[in-house]
Amino acid sequence: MSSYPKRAAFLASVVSKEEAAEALKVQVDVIDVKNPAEGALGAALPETITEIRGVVPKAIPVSAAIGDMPYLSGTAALAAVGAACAGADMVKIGLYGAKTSDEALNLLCSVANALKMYFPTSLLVAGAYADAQIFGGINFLDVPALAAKAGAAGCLLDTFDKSFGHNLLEIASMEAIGDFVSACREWGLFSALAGSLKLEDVPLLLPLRPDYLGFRGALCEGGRSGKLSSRKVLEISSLIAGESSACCHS
Ligand SMILES: O=C[C@H](O)COP(=O)(O)O
Repeated sequence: MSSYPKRAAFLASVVSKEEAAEALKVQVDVIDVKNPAEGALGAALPETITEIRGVVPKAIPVSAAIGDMPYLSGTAALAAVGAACAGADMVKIGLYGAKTSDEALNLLCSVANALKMYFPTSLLVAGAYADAQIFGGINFLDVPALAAKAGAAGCLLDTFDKSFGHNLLEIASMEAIGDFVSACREWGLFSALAGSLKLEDVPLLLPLRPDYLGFRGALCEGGRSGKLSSRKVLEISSLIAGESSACCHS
């Protein structure tokens, strides 16, 4: 897959093969496997990743979160290898436990090296949190440089707190989100934006030219722990496709 989609790509987070099939009724660019019960970047069981990979056409990448990761490099590296072995083309790690840039770099290098050794075609995505200050994590604007140094392919900006009123645009300024996207581009990484994004956020974020926009809560009936609805997937998909062509061909 190309690291740089021509338009913003649509990433839909699912919890099961049934939800993946529901999402695939609509145009989706990446199927993301996540377990919301285990956190913002909660990891699914390996068999869930394999089942989902089994129903997703080969042309569509599958990404998998491996957790809001403590600062445990061995645990992180092994989880990443497990996710790739289970079928993930992209492995997303949440930089939760790393409290300094050195710790984040160590964590990312351990994971990147393990993937390179066992699954060299799998892409590493460093997950930064816009609200990292609530748990003493590192500033999200520091993550692109660290991710690039470690050999990651991309960087995700997400939110840790998924409660009401904590979506990405309520936590970070448009300027800071734009700086994150630009930093990713400058470091040769793809950028992904997420964080309880809503339909109305799409036209605000697309002009920043992120490579991916990721959604879970907005695709579900009853929030991110609810059930994915193809009707909601279609709403977001159409909006991304329409707005992308409007903002990219002007
Ligand atoms: O990677 C994207 C996330 O799954 C976004 O989840 P959320 O929209 O519930 O914050």
